[in-house]
Amino acid sequence: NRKREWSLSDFEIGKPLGKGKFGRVYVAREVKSKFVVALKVIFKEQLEKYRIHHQVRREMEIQMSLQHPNVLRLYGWFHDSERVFLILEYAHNGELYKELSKKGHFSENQAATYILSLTKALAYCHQKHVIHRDIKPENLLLDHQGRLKIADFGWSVQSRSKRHTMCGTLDYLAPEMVENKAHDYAVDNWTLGILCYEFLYGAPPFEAETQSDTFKRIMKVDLSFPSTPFVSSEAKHLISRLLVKDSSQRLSLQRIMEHPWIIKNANPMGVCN
Ligand SMILES: Cc1cc(Nc2nc(/C=C/c3ccccc3)nc3cc(N4CCN(C)CC4)ccc23)n[nH]1
Repeated sequence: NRKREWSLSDFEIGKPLGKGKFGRVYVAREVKSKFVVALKVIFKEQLEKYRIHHQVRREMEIQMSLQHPNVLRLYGWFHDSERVFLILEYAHNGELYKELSKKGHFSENQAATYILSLTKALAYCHQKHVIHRDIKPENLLLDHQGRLKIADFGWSVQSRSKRHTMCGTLDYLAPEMVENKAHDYAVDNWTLGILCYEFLYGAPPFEAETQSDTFKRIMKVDLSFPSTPFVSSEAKHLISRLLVKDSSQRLSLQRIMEHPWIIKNANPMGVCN
């Protein structure tokens, strides 16, 4: 049904779910099939004003091409004279960060299950040369089974494989060029370390009063673990192997999936109630 042209009359619009920077998201139902979706509405004048039509187009191309249980689906899109509509998968249990702030912090089982789901989703995205670059609790949703879904690909980029520009050989690429390529991918690994810490302690590791203080703490990797009984040493080990300044030294996605803390605590089906 992706070929067919959608239009607003195909949907009954429900309650607004949230308001993003460039538009609102509503729950909606496709009239014929009664299928429930989320409809993201972006005003064309906003696209012009902020000059983000290429970014929105890229988000759409990327998300249309991704099909993974932990990546929110983009089923299709349409537009009218003044708006663009994205037909998105509906995640019935809402925003993960609201669950985190409600609970204060997650159990090791819940945190490990979410980190495993994120790692699998990122491994899939990286294999498709997609780097999200903006994984944060606000961009994570929960489906009806409590399974994590990465949403909002507004900031992800298709990684430019520089190799093609040098006709296949790496011999001529300066180390920082190659390193830069590796670095791009590993930025998501760093973020997994941040999220793992935040899931277990309820706040990100380098939080500070001001932006510049946070920046200083990140650059110093000023990492400390509050002494609490409910965070195991294996969890701290995993976090310390991800929050590493040298991106080439961060634990790979594959090694995260095999880490003892993940093996011991994560539910492989991604569900944990
Ligand atoms: C794209 C999408 C959203 C979505 N589902 C939901 N999004 C948002 C909040 C969305 C939002 C959007 C833009 C900016 C800020 C928030 N809030 C939701 C809240 C929900 N409920 C029902 C379940 N309750 C536990 C919490 C409130 C359910 C689904 C939600 N599925 N697919």
